[in-house]
Amino acid sequence: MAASIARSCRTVSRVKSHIIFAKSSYLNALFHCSSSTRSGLLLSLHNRGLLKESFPEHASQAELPDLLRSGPQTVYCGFDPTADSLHAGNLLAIIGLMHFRSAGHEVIAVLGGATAQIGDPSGRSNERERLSPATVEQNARGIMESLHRVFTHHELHFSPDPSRLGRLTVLNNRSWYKDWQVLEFFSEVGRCFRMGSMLSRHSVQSRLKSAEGMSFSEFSYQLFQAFDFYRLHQIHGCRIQIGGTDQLGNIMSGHELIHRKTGEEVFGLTVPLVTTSMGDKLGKTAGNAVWLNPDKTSPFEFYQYFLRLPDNSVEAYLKLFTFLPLAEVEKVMEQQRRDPGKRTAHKRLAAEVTKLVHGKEGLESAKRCTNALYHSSIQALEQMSDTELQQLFREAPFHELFLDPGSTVLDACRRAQAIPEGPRGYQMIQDGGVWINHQRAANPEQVLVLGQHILSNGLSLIRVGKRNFYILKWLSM
Ligand SMILES: N[C@@H](Cc1ccc(O)cc1)C(=O)O
Repeated sequence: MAASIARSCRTVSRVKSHIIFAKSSYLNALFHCSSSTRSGLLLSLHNRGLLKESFPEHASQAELPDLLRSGPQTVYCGFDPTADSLHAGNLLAIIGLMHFRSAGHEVIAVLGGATAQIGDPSGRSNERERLSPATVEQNARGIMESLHRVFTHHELHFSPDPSRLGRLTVLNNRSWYKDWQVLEFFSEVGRCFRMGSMLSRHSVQSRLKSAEGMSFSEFSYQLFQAFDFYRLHQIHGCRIQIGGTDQLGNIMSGHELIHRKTGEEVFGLTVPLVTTSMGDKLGKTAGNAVWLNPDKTSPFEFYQYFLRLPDNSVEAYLKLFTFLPLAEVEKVMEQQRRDPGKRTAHKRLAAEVTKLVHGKEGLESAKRCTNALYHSSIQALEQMSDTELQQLFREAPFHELFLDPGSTVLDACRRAQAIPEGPRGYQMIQDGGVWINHQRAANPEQVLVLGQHILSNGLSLIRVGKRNFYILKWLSM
């Protein structure tokens, strides 16, 4: 069976692009040793859409499957702390690492405490602002937290047998650059690089053509990432680096350095840069990033982001961002096609990714907030903890007020600035356009009633029209 699939893929490969060629090789790898999880890994990553390119192209198709079959390998991916949290766009590389870990390979996440100070020009049309060492250090703590949280949730919720997971190590590349003298570095490492190949990198070429050009620091970035790979290769036996597609040039520089210094072959794999069918970069809503740390993007907002993805992105996302077997993805998609209104696939996607990033509690909290705000659940509203309320408050304007005796529905709406001033606002309530705690409040003069307009946790949720929410928290004197 596998042989015939492989044969038919090879036939197609002669006429189509290299990705199909890659497919035939991965299928070959599977065919040679279909019983081992390790060797099936590349095929599985490929089938999920997680592999974009492999480097060096030919060697990675022939030798990499052999290498993976030969025993546990060490794989690394780096993250520069240019912000104080990772974001949804970083998730694919992390998920790539997780797949390797689940197949028993050792995984290293490198925090770029040193490289963040240089600033990677890859995929950027202008130079990053310089970050002070103190900012980078603070950011590194936030990124550490992101990594720690997602890897822990992966272990807890997505690893049937955690004892079989490969080891995870997190390193900061500052630890090996802090002792280098600049002259030593350039005379020892710099001389291993050729200007021709450094200049040929896409990140360099595109910037040289731009009006802004490129600073020497940015140009030198590839030296540092290359040296990281070399060092990890020397000390940890690391032979595979994963990164986004924009990282291919830096990975190639590492390959060149290691090859020149040791004569050994190493490999690079890139994960795709995901955009929604609307063309938005994944993890951006209206230009804002969807962060992995809950103090920046709450579990509720995170869940909502995945819930609202366009319909025609959801199948690809289920394959990329969840660990559901592909047969299960197919089942979910079938349910979705039968009854699109139920949004089964979106709900499953949002639940799986939220559980990975925010754990079971984060997912429950996201669902509670969703029920309270969008599914008219008074019970959910009443059960909300203070932090959950704060999450809701980020979605809706929030006012804390002292309750004057005799306050009316109109007073509450005015103080929440939910209705226009004057008779128009009064009329809006009378016309039935205002709900308090999910019940229509059509009498502006009605005095607020505890247990109805004001919940036991001191909360009033005002809704005007379909989606305009305002939250009042009544303080007792
Ligand atoms: N350059 C990578 C981060 C990185 C840093 C150090 C490395 O060794 C590898 C990767 C990025 O910007 O995404």
